[in-house]
Amino acid sequence: LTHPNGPMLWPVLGILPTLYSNLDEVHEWATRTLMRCGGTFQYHSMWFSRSHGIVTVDPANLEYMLKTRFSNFPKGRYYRERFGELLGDGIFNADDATWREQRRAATAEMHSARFVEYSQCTIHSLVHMKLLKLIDRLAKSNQTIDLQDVLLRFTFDNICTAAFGVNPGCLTEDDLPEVPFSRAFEHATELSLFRFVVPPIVWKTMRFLNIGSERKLKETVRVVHEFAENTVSDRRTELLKLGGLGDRFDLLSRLVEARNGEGGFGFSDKFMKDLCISFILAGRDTSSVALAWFFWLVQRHPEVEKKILDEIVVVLGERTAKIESLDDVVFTAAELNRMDYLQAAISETLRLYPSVPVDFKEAVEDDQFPDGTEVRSGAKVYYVMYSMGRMPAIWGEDCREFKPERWIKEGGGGFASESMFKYPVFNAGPRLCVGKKFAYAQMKTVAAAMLLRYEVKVVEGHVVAPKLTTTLYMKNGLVVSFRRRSVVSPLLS
Ligand code: HEM
Repeated sequence: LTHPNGPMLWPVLGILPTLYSNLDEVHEWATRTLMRCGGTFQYHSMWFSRSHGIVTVDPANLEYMLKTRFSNFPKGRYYRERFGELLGDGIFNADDATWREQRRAATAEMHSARFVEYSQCTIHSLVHMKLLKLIDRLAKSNQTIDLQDVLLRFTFDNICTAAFGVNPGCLTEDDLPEVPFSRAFEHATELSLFRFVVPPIVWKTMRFLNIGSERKLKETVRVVHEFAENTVSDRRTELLKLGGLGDRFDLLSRLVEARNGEGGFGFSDKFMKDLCISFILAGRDTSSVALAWFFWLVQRHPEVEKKILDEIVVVLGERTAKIESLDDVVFTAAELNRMDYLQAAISETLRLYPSVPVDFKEAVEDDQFPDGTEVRSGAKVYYVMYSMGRMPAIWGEDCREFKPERWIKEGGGGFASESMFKYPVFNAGPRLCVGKKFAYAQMKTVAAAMLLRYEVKVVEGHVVAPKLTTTLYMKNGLVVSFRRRSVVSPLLS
């Protein structure tokens, strides 16, 4: 049953004309419509596609779908088909047993002390040896740069190092080179996403004829897969030659070394290749776009920037050893953990600008949501993180304001976490983002290291707006300049 205040559904074409006429600001349109409907509405698409579904921001519905009735709401065939070439059976694309096995392997490894330590080292070395050196050069020569592009390069190198133990070198201290693997990955993702916006008959015919975007997709996927296959087989060879990979702590090396009960190899090459590619897709752009929005919001809210700096000064003040020079400051994991206000500012950024603004599941059987909405088998259920952060019913009347304080416990002590169904920015339930801890460590390290040393100034007149893709990029990037800070100098001996 459609909602009386829901979007206009046209004969034959369903929701499509309404959607296309609001495409420029589709996130805001969805937010307004969801508010009018009390959080949930139904839609249908063109009659011959038989595509229908539900759009919801109701936390109770989300809990029901993502946890209580998890097995009735998989990613589904629709998603898998479109990402099939690039992701194969990788964790991001898989359901049921295929998903479960990878989830188990990935969580065990990601949460192990040695991976946490290794990933911290990779983050630090990229931040201090590459990112800060590049920024320092730009600050000295008073040059501007697209910070989003720099951050995208940083996280791509970082996730490849964590997943494969290979740094593709997208970010160097004095250059932003074209890296074929990174380019191919970016194109393969965009071309896979294109399949979501054209009717299946179009892209399937193009695939059959091997023309246009489908031919390009095939070529870019080949580059990505060749890189992954070669890396997996090189690592196997290395293991056979050396008898162990004891000094390698990346995800792939751990998987290559894992053995099954009979002492043979635990995971097939395809399993490892698919898992690593999914990891790159999941961990590539999400934290960089979040950081771009963070720097933009912080510059617009000097009072927040001041509080972040005050907190950094307090944390550094607890060091017993004197700080000789700002350049030498490398934050430890324990110090970053104590930066609750920084954590709050990043969480608040993601509340308003979630890196994954919308996601969906596909219902297997007929069902009913807690708010009474009937769910028919085959329905797609979209949940809109972008709109959730802007719902007064969920976050209060000040929901559109950037207020990190809402994440600080009453009385000022410590970070107050939220229900993951009210804040599903990292997804929720059994498919909660595997990289959440990694992402926070990465974002906090970059934010603290940069803000301690530089003022980040968005170039006057630069227009900041979201891009309409499944990752919330800034459409025009974030062009900034950097100025060396002097504000924290009292800390120096
Ligand atoms: C701000 C940063 C990040 C955000 C907002 C974020 C958000 C998400 C979301 C919404 C999902 C669910 C996607 C879906 O099921 O359709 C997800 C899944 C996932 N994320 Fe993240 N992510 C972030 C960073 C990372 C990083 C850095 C990594 C890797 C180190 C990572 C690895 C994964 C993996 C492997 C999954 C799939 C989990 C599964 O399906 O069981 N994420 N993430």
